[in-house]
Formats: sequence, structure tokens, C-alpha cells
Amino acid sequence: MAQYTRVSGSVGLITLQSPPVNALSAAVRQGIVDLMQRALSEPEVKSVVICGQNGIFCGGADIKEFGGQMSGPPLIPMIHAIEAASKPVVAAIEGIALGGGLELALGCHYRIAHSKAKVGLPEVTLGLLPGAGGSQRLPRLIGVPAALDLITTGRHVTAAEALKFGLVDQITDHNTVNVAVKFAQRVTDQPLDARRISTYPCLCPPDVDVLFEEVMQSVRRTARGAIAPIACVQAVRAAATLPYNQGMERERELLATLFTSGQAHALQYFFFAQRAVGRWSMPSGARWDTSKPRPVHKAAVIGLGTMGRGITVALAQAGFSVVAVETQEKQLMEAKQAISGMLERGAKRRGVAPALDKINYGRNIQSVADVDLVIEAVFEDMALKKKVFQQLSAVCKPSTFLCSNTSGLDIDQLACQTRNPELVVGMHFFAPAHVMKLLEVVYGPKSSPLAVATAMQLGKKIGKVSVAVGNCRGFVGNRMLKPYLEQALFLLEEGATPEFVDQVLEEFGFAMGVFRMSDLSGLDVGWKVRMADGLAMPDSTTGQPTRLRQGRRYSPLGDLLCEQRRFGQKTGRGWYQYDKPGSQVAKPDPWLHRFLDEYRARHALVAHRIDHQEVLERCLYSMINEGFRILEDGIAAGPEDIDVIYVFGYSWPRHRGGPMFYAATVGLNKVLERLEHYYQAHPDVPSLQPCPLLRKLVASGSPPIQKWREVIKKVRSQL
Ligand SMILES: CCC[C@H](O)CC(=O)SCCNC(=O)CCNC(=O)[C@H](O)C(C)(C)COP(=O)([O-])OP(=O)([O-])OC[C@H]1O[C@@H](n2cnc3c(N)ncnc32)[C@H](O)[C@@H]1OP(=O)([O-])[O-]
Repeated sequence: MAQYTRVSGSVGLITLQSPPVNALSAAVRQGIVDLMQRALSEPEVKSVVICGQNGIFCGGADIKEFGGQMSGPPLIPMIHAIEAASKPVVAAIEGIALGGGLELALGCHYRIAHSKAKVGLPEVTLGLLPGAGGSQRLPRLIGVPAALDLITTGRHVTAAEALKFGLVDQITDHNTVNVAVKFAQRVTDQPLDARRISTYPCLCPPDVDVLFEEVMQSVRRTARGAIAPIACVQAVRAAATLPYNQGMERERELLATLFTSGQAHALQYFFFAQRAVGRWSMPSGARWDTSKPRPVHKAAVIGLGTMGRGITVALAQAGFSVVAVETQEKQLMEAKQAISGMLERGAKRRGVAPALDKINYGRNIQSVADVDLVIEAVFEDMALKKKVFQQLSAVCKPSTFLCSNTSGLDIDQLACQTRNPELVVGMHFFAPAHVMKLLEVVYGPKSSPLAVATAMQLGKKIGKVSVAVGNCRGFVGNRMLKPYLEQALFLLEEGATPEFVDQVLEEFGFAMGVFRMSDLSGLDVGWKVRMADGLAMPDSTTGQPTRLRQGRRYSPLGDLLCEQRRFGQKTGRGWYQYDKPGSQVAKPDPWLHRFLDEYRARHALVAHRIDHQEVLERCLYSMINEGFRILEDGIAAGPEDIDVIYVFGYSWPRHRGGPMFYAATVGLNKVLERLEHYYQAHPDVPSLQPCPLLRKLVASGSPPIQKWREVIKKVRSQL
């Protein structure tokens, strides 16, 4: 909807009214069309201002409408009519002008923005392109290089940057609508021809072909199979090479292909999934909207290794006072230097002062006595963590929240060490903790909704996408990673090479295949865990056959590499070889291939030809199957939680929506059928046995992913 008022006698003010972001729904578009006609027909009205209610100009086309039958006036003719208007139209941009919202503003003759406003064309992040003339008008207004940058990245730019580009005509610190009204009065008699962007020539740099070639290559490299960024380059190229009308036709064709693509559906699902995880719930019935967080002013981090340093930086950058504790003097000094460097580099990038004074360093755990929340980030060793929690419980004020940065240990065991177990939660950060967006907030059986709400809010304040998950080995992310890694090892045993498995996974869209990823994170990390679990033991100590553990198939390949001190990049050898320790360029290693041949011969394994499909299905479906178990167990509240964790924490390609969305696109019956097939072939691999929830969903007719929660509820209530 939109509202019309006459201001200062001669200005028609059209206010978009569609909370929360004034998206261009059918009703809003109809409102704009009707009210523009009214403004143009009233003789007293000499100019028009378009603004949005509640300090928000417009968040773009209404994404919720994309799934259904489109109705109401289409955007393109509506924007053309504004541009063609005989009276000046000024956009008063407050808050945001994104996507169709910015395209609407580009149809106006002038743009006035508040200094705190942000503008951008983020359609690419939804699997689309700016398809209401944005791909054709923006390069005509700000030039091809800047338009390519904005359209292919979808980044939001500040009003100051927009002014520099010439994207807005003026910025103001005052009431933007008032400034725009005054501006509109001033330009009443100005000729409009020179203000219609569609009539501008598209000014290109002399080497524009080279520029397009370079941008296309770079987009292909980083897109990991996403099609929208490529279509965005093609659309801007049309603006640079074709007259406006033909460019619009090309924009329309390209958008039509994207609009119905699976990638656009996946990305739009993911947009809403990201928002859904904020509406967390616990099996107890506690929820985001009934659980109030307690404010945190001062926090502490215990243990300043890699993770502790990143967490300290994230907290300080967000404005929290931090007490950073490391018991060894030498490590403390090293950490202080590293943290200061990280803060200084980050501040330089963002053009702000480094938050060095937010941090107090100390060696004594007593120094955390008065903080509101502690994040323990010592080594992943249960005995050590228990000791730290006992100390914290004795030292801290009774109301302090005690959180553990663990990647999979039992939160409940830590809670049991404290006076107030209800204030204990897990906060699983991902390395590097000041960069990675994901945070798993882990509640144990004793964690209170207050503690979960507080950790979730802290996560939001430090810029993380936080997902509340239940307490189990590995939580959501690492629990699902286990069968994935396991299948990759089995595939090597059966004849594949690390290069082939990685190639298949990277072609699927992962930033790194499983073996390159293991080399990067260090093979010794998992080895230590397997040792502690009694898995990675030589035969003589356990008396068990090498390839069988606890009655299940087990691959000791990773352990054997670790015994050779091949820990990955850091030692210059792992699943690949590297020029020197620390180098990141992975090269196939003939030693490894010989080692695999010998290993197969030793265990009488006959290598067979493994194809692309088998790698994908075994690695991904076993992981997805574990995802269904997680849903069945109530560890994640819904498939969106899992998908958000995988995209933000495990480099799952966003244009495939996440593992659970992917399962829905492949077809649940196909996933079930293939799991049954592989389980029959490998009955000693329980992770391939289809989960009952998956069977139940298939039996219920494979409902759309948005309806899974209903089936999950029923399954859980029967358990
Ligand atoms: C023909 C083609 C034309 C065109 O080129 C295509 C487009 O314009 S494509 C569009 C291009 N535009 C974009 O890509 C912009 C997408 N939006 C954003 O980036 C952020 O939402 C924004 C920055 C606006 C606000 O961030 P924030 O302050 O952190 O708040 P928040 O994120 O939590 O959102 C609050 C609520 O608003 C909802 N909602 C938001 N936008 C839309 C929408 N367009 N539609 C519908 N709903 C939308 C959102 O779901 C949430 O609902 P709920 O029920 O409360 O969960």
C-alpha cells in the first residue's frame, strides 16, 4: 500500500507502506501507480517525492511473492512511467534502498539519501539479477566498472560511497523527506530530459572488452557453479553494447532463465532460513519470543590460542569490554601481540580506530570475577575444561553465564561442575572466529532459556548467524561431518584418489574438497580425538582387526598418515604434498598413491572404478541421513537450522540451499532409495542405514521442506 499527501502546497508525497521493509508487493505497486497518476493529474502539484514509512525507503521486490502467481502492476512499466513523468520525481532514501527499491529510485529524476542510508542491488544473492531496469540504468549512471562491482557482488554501499559514485545527488543528516520536499520545490521548473537515466549513453572505459573478460573470469572462479553472477555480467554487458530497449530485452531474457532456476529457489529459501534460525525453540517449549536475554556489558575469554584470540577480537570489535586470560606469560604476550595486530588490521580496513582499549589482559582467573559472561576457549580436552569450569564457578559472581567454545564435547558434563548449571551453554565458534559468520549455541538438559537467549543475542551483536542446537557429540555441524569424512576414506580404500574425491566435491560447489580441507585444518586434530576414543589404536593394543571398530567398518587411513607425521599443510605432507610446511598449494603425491595401493593389497581390497555419482551420493547422502537423525532426535529444531550451519560453517554452496534443501530437490524417495542401495552393499556402515524420519517423510508423500516440521513433530511424539 501507499499513502498520498500534499505537502507545502505543491509537492505530492507518496509514502510506501508495507512493513517491515516496504517491499514492493502487488498492493504497493498498485498504490504507486494510482498515486503517481493522481499527482500528475493535480494541477497544483508541481513535483513528487517518493519515500517509505518508518524511516525505510524500500527493501525491493517482495520475495514472498516470487513463489506464487504474480499479480498487480508489473515493476518495469511502473518505473518507466515514473521516469517518463512530466513533473520531477525525487526519491527520499532513508534506511535502505535495495534491489527493486533502488531500481525504483533510479527511475526517479533525483535521489536524496540520508547519510546513514544504504543502497545496493543484492538480487544476485537471491539467484536473480536487477531485473526492473537496474542492470541497464546503473551502468548508465555510474559507469560500467562500478556497476559491475555492485551488481555482481550485491554489496550494500553507504550513502557516502553512493554520492561518490554519483548514484545519489545529495546526502543529508537531517529529515530526508523534508530535504527532498524542499529540493523538489527547487527543481520544479528544471527540464527533465537530462534526468532520465535510460536516455543516457553507457560510458565505457576504452578497454571495456578486456574488463568484461576479466570480470567474467573472476566471477566464474568465485561463483562455484552459481549462475546468477554470470548472468549479471551478461546483463551489464548488454547495457554497454546495446541501445537501452534492446538491453532491457536482454535483461528480461536473462531474468526469465534465472527466475525459474533451482538456484534461485535455493537462494530464496536460504534467505528465509537465515531469518528462521533467529526464531529458535527448545524441546522444552522455550522460544525466542518468550525468553528474554540479559544484557552483557563485560565478557571474558579464557585461553588465548587461535580460537580465543578470534573470539576476543570479535567481542572487542563489537564494543564489549573483554578480560582476556592466558595463564602462561609467554603465550599471553604472544596472544596480546596477535590480537592487537588483528584489531589494527580490521580497523584499518573499516576506517575506524582499533578497539585496543576494550581489552584487559591477565594471567589470573580471579580477574574475571565481575564479568557478565565468560567464554572458555582452552584446548579441546574434557578434563582441562572441567577444571576451568570448577574454577570459574568458584570465582565468578553467581549470575555469570559460563560458556564453552567446544566443537563437540558434552556441555552437560561441564554444567555439572558449576553452582548454576542453568547458566551454562556451549558457544561453538568456527575458525577464524572473528571472520566466520557461524555460531552454534548449544543448550544442555540444564541450560535455561535465559542462558540460550543471552548467548543468541551476544552472537547477533558480534555479527554472527547464531543457531541454537541441542547437546550431542559434535552438535549439528561436526556430527554430520563424521559420516561424510568416513565415506571419503572408504572411497579411497575402494579405489578412489583424494584428487578425484575432492574434484567431485569442488565441482558440486564446496570451496574445498574433503581431503584438501583436512590438510588445511590438520589431520592430527581428528587423530587425537580418535585416540581418546580408543579408535586410532594399533591392532596389538585393542586386539581388534584394523578395519573394524566396535562392530563397524573403520578406516585407519587417516591414523596411518598421522603415524608418518603427515599432518597436512603445516607439515608439508598430508593427503597431498606441499612445497614446504605451511604452503597452501596442494599437489598430488605419488607417495600417497603408492601407499594406497600397498594398503589395498595388504587388506585384499580390490580397487574398482568409482564414478562421480558414487562419490557425491555416498558422501552427501550419508551426511544428509545424519541430518535426518539430528532432526528426529530434536537436536536441531528444523531443516533450516542445519542448512544455515552448513552454508556458514562448512562452505556448503549457498546456491544449493544447504544439505536438507538439497535432499528435497533431489527428491527424498531418491535419497532413500540410494541409501538403501549403499547400505545393502555396505551393511557394516550404520551411517548408510536410512533414518526412520526419512522413511516417514517419504511415506507422507515427501512434503515440501517448509512442512517437514509437522512430520518431525509427529515422529517425535511417537518416540
Ligand atoms: C523483477 C525483479 C525486480 C527486482 O530486481 C528483484 C528484487 O528486488 S529482489 C529483492 C531485493 N532485495 C533484497 O535482496 C533485500 C533483502 N532484505 C534484506 O537484505 C534485509 O532484510 C534488510 C537489509 C532489508 C533488513 O535487514 P534486517 O533489518 O536485518 O531485517 P531482516 O532481514 O530480519 O528482515 C525483516 C523482515 O523483512 C522481511 N524482508 C526483508 N526484505 C524483504 C523482501 N524484499 N521481501 C519480503 N520480505 C522481506 C524478512 O523476511 C523479515 O521478515 P520476518 O518475517 O521478520 O522474518
